[in-house]
Amino acid sequence: MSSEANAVWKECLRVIEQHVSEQSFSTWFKPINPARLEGSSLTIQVPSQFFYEWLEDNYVEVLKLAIKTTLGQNGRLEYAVVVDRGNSQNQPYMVSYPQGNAAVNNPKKPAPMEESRSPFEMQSLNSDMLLQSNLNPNYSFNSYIEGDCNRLARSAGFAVATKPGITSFNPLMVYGGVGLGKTHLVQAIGNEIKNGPEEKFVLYVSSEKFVNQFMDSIKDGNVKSFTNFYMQVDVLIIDDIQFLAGKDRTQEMFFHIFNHLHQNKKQIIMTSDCPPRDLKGLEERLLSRFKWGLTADLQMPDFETRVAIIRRKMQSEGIYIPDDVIEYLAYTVDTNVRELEGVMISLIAHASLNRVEIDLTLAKQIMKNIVKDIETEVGIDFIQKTVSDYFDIKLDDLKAKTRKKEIVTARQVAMYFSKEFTNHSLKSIGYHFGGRDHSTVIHAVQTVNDLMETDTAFRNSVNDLKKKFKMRSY
Ligand SMILES: Nc1ncnc2c1ncn2[C@@H]1O[C@H](COP(=O)(O)OP(=O)(O)OP(=O)(O)O)[C@@H](O)[C@H]1O
Repeated sequence: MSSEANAVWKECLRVIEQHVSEQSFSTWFKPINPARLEGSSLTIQVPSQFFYEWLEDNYVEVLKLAIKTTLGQNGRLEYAVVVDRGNSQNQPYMVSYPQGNAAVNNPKKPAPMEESRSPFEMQSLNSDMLLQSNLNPNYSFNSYIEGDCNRLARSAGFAVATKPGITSFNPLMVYGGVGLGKTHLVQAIGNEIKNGPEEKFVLYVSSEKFVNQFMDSIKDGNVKSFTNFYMQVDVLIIDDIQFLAGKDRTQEMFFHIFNHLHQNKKQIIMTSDCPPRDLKGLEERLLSRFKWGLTADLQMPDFETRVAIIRRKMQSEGIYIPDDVIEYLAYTVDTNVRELEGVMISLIAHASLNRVEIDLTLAKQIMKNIVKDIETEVGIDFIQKTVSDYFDIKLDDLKAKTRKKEIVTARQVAMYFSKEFTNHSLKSIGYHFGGRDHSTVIHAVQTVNDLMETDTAFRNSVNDLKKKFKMRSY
């Protein structure tokens, strides 16, 4: 190792140290040896292909910064990878950056190195490395709002976090639609364990990354390292498992890793966009294992939970927004939490760029830009659709002559709101409900008012609906 290379790498380490945690620093940077310096190109020697990829995936920006700070704009970094025993070429080889867009190319042609270290084996992972986990610290239980939509999954997750591998929730499978908080919840479990009293190797990985790592390990002849690495994990969190569909070799590998971890009482946590029974393209033996533990779903949060999510988010950003705006957003965005957050971010950005207060007018303007066909007027059509959805009856029945009790009630409610929220005359309202006359509408309004006084459940339903219409008619 040249003393020049040594000095440059020392400088780099000084920069890196300021940008990564102490743990990451000792795990991922201390094991690196500077190999040589040629002009403004520094070659560093890393213990394995896997190690190199990890650096690339997680620390490329900080490495670039360190090299540029130390060697100037033309600074280059080259890697020398010490070959695993499994690699038939049995020689170190080199990859370098910057190439093209300063990204590191995948090593294709091994080039000999003068120096080589003893082959790195995954079994020799040190305890620092065991703490590396890919977890986002912002995803905690504290920031994960509880509601009916996620109660089971959240409490099972908490039980797992308290006793990983020991409860009967192994594996824990969390499923739900896009943007409903699967990743947040499983990472919260991971963070809780990581911050707990016992030192555990918690690893979060997306299924896509898992597949890619596996493919690369086949290509590079280090499948053994890959497997060993995953078999050492105490808590494996694997996101979007549906991505393994149709990838038979990866499924087989995952099957072995799963069995090994499960037998050794290690915790496995998975997410999926659908329940195990609907996962197509996954081997039966895997699916049956997924059902060993607990499967819990996430639903779209209800209105109150959405309000709480917005409040928490705004609080964490240190931003105040009035209650009517919060309610408006919670009512209007009922698709998923990610979209809700998107709207909040747009609102904050808009207000701060234009130096205006966040109020209902701004919120409505933003919503119009985001959801192009948003209708802000409350019309009879909208009322009819909303009421029939709410009472789970057919829209056509609402407008027809049917005399079934639940349909009559829903129809009267829709008439009542048409009178309250639109400018239509009684005659016109009657016309929209299958050509009834104005006295029928008057009777409907009277009946709804009476029922609201005597029937609590009915009153709650009407108030629920009223909120929806009020939001639109602001
Ligand atoms: N109950 C909740 N409390 C607070 N924030 C939440 C909640 N549910 C979801 N979120 C937030 O919504 C956003 C989307 O959640 P997340 O990425 O976890 O969804 P996902 O289900 O994994 O999505 P995908 O299907 O795209 O993988 C995140 O910013 C997350 O913090």
